[in-house]
Parts: sequence; C-alpha cells; structure tokens
Amino acid sequence: MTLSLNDLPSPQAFLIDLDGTLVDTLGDFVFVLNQVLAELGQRGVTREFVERTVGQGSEHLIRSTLAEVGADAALYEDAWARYQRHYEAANGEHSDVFPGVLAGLQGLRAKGLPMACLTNKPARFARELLRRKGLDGFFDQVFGGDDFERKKPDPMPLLKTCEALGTPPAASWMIGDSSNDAKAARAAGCPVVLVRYGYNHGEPIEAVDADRFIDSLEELLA
Ligand SMILES: O=C(O)COP(=O)(O)O
Ligand SMILES: [Mg+2]
Repeated sequence: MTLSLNDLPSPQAFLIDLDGTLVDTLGDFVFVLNQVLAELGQRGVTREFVERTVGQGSEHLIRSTLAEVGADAALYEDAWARYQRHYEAANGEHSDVFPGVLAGLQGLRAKGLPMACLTNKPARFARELLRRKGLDGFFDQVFGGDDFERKKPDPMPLLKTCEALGTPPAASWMIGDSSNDAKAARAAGCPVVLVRYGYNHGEPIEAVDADRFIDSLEELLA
C-alpha cells in the first residue's frame, strides 16, 4: 500500500542516497569506464548499460562492465586500479545535481533534523563529490559502500547509520532512487521514499515496494 507522506512516522532523521538521488552521476561513470576500457583495448559501454548497472557499488559495476564488452574477467584487478585513478580525477566533472536537491536539502536542514548521505559509492569518492558540488555541509555523516561489511540492499548500512545519528530506524527516513534502497530500508524498518527521476537498475520505479514516490526532494518539505 502506498501511504501519503503524512501517514508515515514523523521523521527524526533523513538518510539520503547519492547516485541517482542527489547527483546525476551517469556521465562520470560512462566517462571513466570508457577511459579504462580504451586503455585495456576494449570497446566502450553505453549510458543505457551504466544506467541499469549502477547502484550496487564500484566492484559490481566493473565486473559487469568487463562481462558486457566480452573482456577477460581476469582483467578485474587492473581495471579496478585504473578505474580508481581515473574516477578520482573526473569525479563530478560529468555530473549534475538534480533539480530540487539544493532547495530540498536547505529546507530539510532548516527542520534541524540529523541527515546522513548513505551510498554504495566508495566513501572517499562520495565525500569528494559532495564537496565539489557544494552539498557536503548538509550532512552530519557520509557513509560509502566500503564503510561497512555489507552494502545496500543489506540493512546493515542503514542500521549503522541510524546508530551513528542516534535515531530509531522506524523514524529515520531513507530517501533513494532504487529497489536497493527500498529493500535495505524495509529490512532495517526505515520508512522509504523513492525519487522517480533516478536509475533503479533499468526497471520502472513505481513497481518497487516503497511508502511514497516523489519527483523532487522539495516534496519532502510539504
Ligand atoms: O553503486 C554506486 O556506486 C552508487 O550507488 P548509490 O549512490 O545509488 O548507492
Ligand atoms: Mg542510487
């Protein structure tokens, strides 16, 4: 059942996903992956491929990319090292903050509730991207895919983030763009709101079990 925002437990904290929710980072992923593939003498990947593959962390993205272009899986270590080097340099250059994000974050911050950014992206890339996009000041905590033993859709990152913020999961809202965020939130007992404009592994977002769907973070201020 889809509840209206008003039917959800009043928020005591917001846990907000990064890629596909705060920042449209597909351009960075495509640019960096294709740099790596060119160096390895492989053909490139499309934006559509990246859109349906991103969201489960960089290791998954690189393994899937090598499989997509028919490259030897043994190239993984080399590809991962190159990817990290290129991503660090390009981070944010081919990415844009989604419309409504800045005003949404400003409004949420004004409510005085703790906020965390919780992504499967490696933590150092996430922190640097937020800084480069001027979004770092909004978050009390930023956790990445390598900060905990398991990544979303496992509930662990959400539970650990709630612990760090000192808020109960049942009143800590997860805001994301994919079934990964929703599954993790359900398993952690967090309310979950999904944006319609993100990636969701190439599947229709409204088919995902979530409490609410929004077109802009500003709708959270209603
Ligand atoms: O898979 C990634 O690198 C990031 O994905 P997320 O920010 O949507 O969690
Ligand atoms: Mg996402």
